[in-house]
Parts: sequence; structure tokens; C-alpha cells
Amino acid sequence: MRAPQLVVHHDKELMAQAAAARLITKVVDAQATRGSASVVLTGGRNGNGLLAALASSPARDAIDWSRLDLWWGDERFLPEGDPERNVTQAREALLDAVPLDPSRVHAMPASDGPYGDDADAAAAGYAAELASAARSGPGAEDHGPVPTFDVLMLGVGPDTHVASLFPELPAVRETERMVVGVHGAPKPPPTRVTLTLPAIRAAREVWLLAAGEDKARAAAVALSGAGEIQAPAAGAYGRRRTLWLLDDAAASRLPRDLYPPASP
Ligand SMILES: O=C(O)[C@H](O)[C@@H](O)[C@H](O)[C@H](O)COP(=O)(O)O
Repeated sequence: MRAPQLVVHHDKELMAQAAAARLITKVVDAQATRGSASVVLTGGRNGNGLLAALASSPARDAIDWSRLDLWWGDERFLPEGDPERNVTQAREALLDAVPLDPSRVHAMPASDGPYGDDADAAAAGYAAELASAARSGPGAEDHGPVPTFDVLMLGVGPDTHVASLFPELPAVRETERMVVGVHGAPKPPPTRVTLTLPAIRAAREVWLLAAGEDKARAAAVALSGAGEIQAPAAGAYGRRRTLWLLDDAAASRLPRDLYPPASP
């Protein structure tokens, strides 16, 4: 559903805890319904905050970690193990602490991996991995080029970027390919690999995470009818649901009619 729903929490810690609880429930439900679940992770402080909250949640073992596929929305195209890679940070925040099936942890290629330093080839390789999972996973009978992810999470940048889709750059204009290489990103590192908007929109649920005053303008712009080329977050929506999870500071510039007042 393209029309976004908004949930505003008092601060980013509460937002991370509540989002982690929400994710546990979603994954458990998907596993009960379809046998397995698929989640797309995001980098950034809020995405990692959510993973850390999940790691310390007593309910985390309600998830059958061996029946969970993890994908990434984007990656900084750096060598394996680089502390700036999203997958390295996710491993530290949560993944190393839970019994995942390593064959279901679909990290994006590193710049010293099988595709060398060719980010476009790495993107094509990741697209092929997604297509193969779409052919064999739940709902394979009417598969598209990527799986129907249960939940796809995205941090929102102060410039309204999501994944590595930056305003006005070619990646946000892509309509055919599901994964592309990004060159010349305004936020370092300049070379990245990212899902495109069509891939993001294959998800059942898209959750956008925005906390802090520096996100207030981005949230207001993206939620006030801006175009997706100028404001990529405006183009990120799920098949069934689009959920913005904000804290008070990030919601402070939203038009009041967009959401009910936060609870005390
Ligand atoms: O790839 C990156 O450089 C970041 O991961 C970035 O895309 C991040 O997700 C957003 O800027 C939101 O960041 P915060 O959650 O840290 O505010």
C-alpha cells in the first residue's frame, strides 16, 4: 500500500525497542504461515540500533533463526570485513549472536570478492542471487525477479536518500534492473551497490526508520507528496504496507494532520 502509516515514538531508543518487537512478531507470523521468512536489512544507526535491541530482547528466540533469509538493501562497496560495511556492523549488532543458517545470509559482494572491484558486476551477481531465491522460495509459482520479502527496512538520510538511492542520481531512476552499482555517491564511500525502487516495492512491508532532528526535513518532504527522483524515500513503499517509524524529533516538522499526537 502506497499510503504510508506513521508511528511516532518519543525517542530513538524506544523506537528501536518497539521496532525490534514488531520485527519479531512479523518474522514469527511469516514462519508460521509460509514456513520461512525473509527480511531486508538496512545500514545506519537506526537499523543497527534495531538489531541491537533485537539482540537483547528476551523474545528473540521466538524466531526460528534457521528459517530466516537475510538480504541487504544496499552496501558500501568495500573489502570483506571492513568495519564500514553494513554486513560487518549487522554481524556485530546481532547476526553473530544468533543461530542463522549461513547459506541464508545473503550479504552483498565485497570489493575484494568474486567480482573484484567491479560494482556493476557485483550488482548483477546479487540480482542473480535474488532471482534464484525468487524461483525457489515461498510463492515461487508466481515469482518476479526478486522474492516477496516479508519486511524490508530502510534508514532515511537527511537528504531523503534510502538504501543507496540518492536524489537525482541514476540509481533512483532505474526501472528495469533490481540491483545496480552506484558511482559518485554524495555520502562516502562513493561506490556502492543498491536495490532499486522496483526491488524495494516487491516487499510485503516496507519500514522506513527516521530518528533525530536532522531527519525532520527529510520526513516532511518525503511525506508531503514530493517526487521520488528528488526525494527517494517518497518512492519506497510495500505491496501491503508502508510504515514510517519515527521519533518525536524526526516527526517535528510533519504536518499535524498526517499523524495523531504521540502518546505520553
Ligand atoms: O549507507 C550509508 O551510508 C548509510 O547506511 C545510510 O544510507 C543510512 O542508512 C541513512 O543515512 C540513515 O542513517 P541513520 O539511521 O544513521 O540516521
